[in-house]
Amino acid sequence: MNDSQASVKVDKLSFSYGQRQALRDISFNLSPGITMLLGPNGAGKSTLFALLTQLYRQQQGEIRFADEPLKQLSHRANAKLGVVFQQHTLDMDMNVSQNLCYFGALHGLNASSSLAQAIPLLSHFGLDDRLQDKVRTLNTGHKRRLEIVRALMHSPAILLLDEPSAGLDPAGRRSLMQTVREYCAEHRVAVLWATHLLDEPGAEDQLLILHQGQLLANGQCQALIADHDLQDLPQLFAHLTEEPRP
Ligand SMILES: Nc1ncnc2c1ncn2[C@@H]1O[C@H](COP(=O)(O)OP(=O)(O)OP(=O)(O)O)[C@@H](O)[C@H]1O
Repeated sequence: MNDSQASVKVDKLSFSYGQRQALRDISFNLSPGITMLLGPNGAGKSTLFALLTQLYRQQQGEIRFADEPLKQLSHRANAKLGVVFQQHTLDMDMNVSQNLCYFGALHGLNASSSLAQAIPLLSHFGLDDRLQDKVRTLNTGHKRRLEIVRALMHSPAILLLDEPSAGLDPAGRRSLMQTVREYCAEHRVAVLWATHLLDEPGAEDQLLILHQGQLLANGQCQALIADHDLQDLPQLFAHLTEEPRP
């Protein structure tokens, strides 16, 4: 993957639902590797995802993928983007292979191309022996992994994961994160990983802290903690979110 393809620039993005402002003047960049988007319930994470995936029309500000305005890319953005939303969208009564081929068809891939793309991914995500199994028989962690495989099948440069570890136990969360981290480092994919869990961002991860629609921090996690003369992320989060803001 060419690094210039794996780039997202968000500039002064704001969004309101009627009178309720959900995002306020948000700016950040994504480049290859994981950027953690940390925010409690209602912070604006899903609204941001809806704008990045064009489910919602932009109101103010700009989003660029690989330096092209998203508004101009329109449906071509789908080729650049892989997405896993919070809600599961797998067909439980189809098997793994059928789910992947169905999704591949949406991206113009025939069944054999879909499987050729999917098999190395299934192997990386530890699902290579599950092709013929009904999705309903997979555990929660494996269903999540399958959703990520599906999102990566068309080799997107940008991967958006909205709380991908929801419902997983701590070991499952760590293992999923490690697997995504390795894949994206090797393939130079820019990942935005939304979470409300303070133990998910790693010390060296890029971190965005979103709270009540405002971006309160943007930088490497351990550098942000050191800049504020604090010990850890829970302290940083409390410090930033408890401070009075204009
Ligand atoms: N359809 C909507 N109509 C009105 N207000 C909305 C709508 N969707 C979200 N909001 C409000 O916008 C703000 C941001 O919500 P959003 O769902 O983007 O946050 P979130 O960080 O994804 O939260 P969660 O972790 O609970 O999913 C909240 O105040 C929420 O109540």
